[in-house]
Amino acid sequence: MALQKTIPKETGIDHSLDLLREGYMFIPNRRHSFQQDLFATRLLGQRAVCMGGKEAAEIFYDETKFKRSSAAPKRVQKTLFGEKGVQTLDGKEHRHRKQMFMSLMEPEQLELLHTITYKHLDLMTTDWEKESSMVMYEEAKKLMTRVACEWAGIPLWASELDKRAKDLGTLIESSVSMGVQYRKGKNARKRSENWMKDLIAQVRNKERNPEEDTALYTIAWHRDLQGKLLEPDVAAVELLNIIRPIVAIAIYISFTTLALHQFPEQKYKLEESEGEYYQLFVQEVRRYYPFFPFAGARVKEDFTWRGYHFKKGMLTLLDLYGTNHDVHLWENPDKFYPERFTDWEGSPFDFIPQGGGNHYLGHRCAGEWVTIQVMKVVLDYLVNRLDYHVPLQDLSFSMVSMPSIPKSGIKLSKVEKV
Ligand code: HEM
Repeated sequence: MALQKTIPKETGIDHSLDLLREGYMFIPNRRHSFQQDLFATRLLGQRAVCMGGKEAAEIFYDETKFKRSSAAPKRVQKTLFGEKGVQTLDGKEHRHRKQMFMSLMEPEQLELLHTITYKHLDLMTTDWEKESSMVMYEEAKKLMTRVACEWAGIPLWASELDKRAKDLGTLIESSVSMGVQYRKGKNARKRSENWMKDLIAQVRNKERNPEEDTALYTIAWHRDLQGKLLEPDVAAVELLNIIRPIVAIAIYISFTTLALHQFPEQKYKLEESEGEYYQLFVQEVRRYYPFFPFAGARVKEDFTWRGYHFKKGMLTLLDLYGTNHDVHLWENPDKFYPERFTDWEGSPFDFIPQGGGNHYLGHRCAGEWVTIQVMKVVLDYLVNRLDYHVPLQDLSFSMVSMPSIPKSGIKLSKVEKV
């Protein structure tokens, strides 16, 4: 019989404060000091196992071993995710709901997204040209609110743009917050869900007729495994599960702008490229900069992995940031080097900024292709169609606040189309 090993464990009553203090580096720091891919700790008053690396990701995305129901803290559900959404489902019910999301990610819809993103970017640039300066993160949130709404079939009046973009931004920014910021996040979710609920009701009452391939239509008329339409509040959460993360791409747009500035030699390579380098650059932005620190699940049934016992119900966190920076998987992981993706084999478990595994069968991000598409359009625009200056500012970003956003928001001046 194989020898049962004890998962290395950090001492202490609870390490939630350390998690807040160390942010993205909480799991990588301990993986490093234990010299192991996994360790046990206590978070939010309960025992938790943290793990990282390719093999850990492979086991974490094995549906027979982990489940998602009751894994996400209520706090995160009340701001970022919403309640009873696809993130909290398991098994057949999850797969059926996930198919609804993935049906929106066909090549034609991604092509349409390209066109819409380019159109709004070009329109907004005309405004930026008139200003002495602009802050990329703030503008990108508005850009992505316009893009998300048009792509999803949601009407958006010019007069409501600022209000909606602000609420959607608050949902993203307050995902790991406390006190006033947490309350702001909860209120922004309430307003945003009510907005979505009204739209769903209008479609079901036939007062509004969005195109059939839009998210608004698809989610309003989606039927569950029992053949029933989704409850209005659940449909609202799922529609927001499309809109909110599209607006969150504003963070990657800001990091893309930062990377072009921090690594000026890259701009030359992009200008010279026929297009392939854009894909490599975007992948490297998603690998290099911090976004989601980890994903959480609970052990479905007792099992043993590498001689370690995983007990039913135990909270388990997979180190997304640390896996993307794992020295065993990436050479010089702290170097910004897009060429590394030329020879990357495309494993679904070593490069996991938006989760790992299979998009259709597991919990991997439904919007990964949307994210890449939008980032490529914006990158191409920044490199080939825009002249701008990056004035002196604090270009740092935190490795503690989650999600991390460049501190200055990336201020640009003298913006001009070329
Ligand atoms: C802005 C960049 C984005 C990042 C960093 C990101 C990251 C993630 C991560 C880490 C997960 C969880 C994976 C897991 O639980 O194992 C996830 C799930 C999800 N994402 Fe994204 N995402 C992004 C953009 C998007 C976009 C644009 C959409 C929609 C158009 C989207 C829709 C979803 C949905 C629906 C899920 C839940 C999937 C499921 O539980 O099956 N995300 N995302």
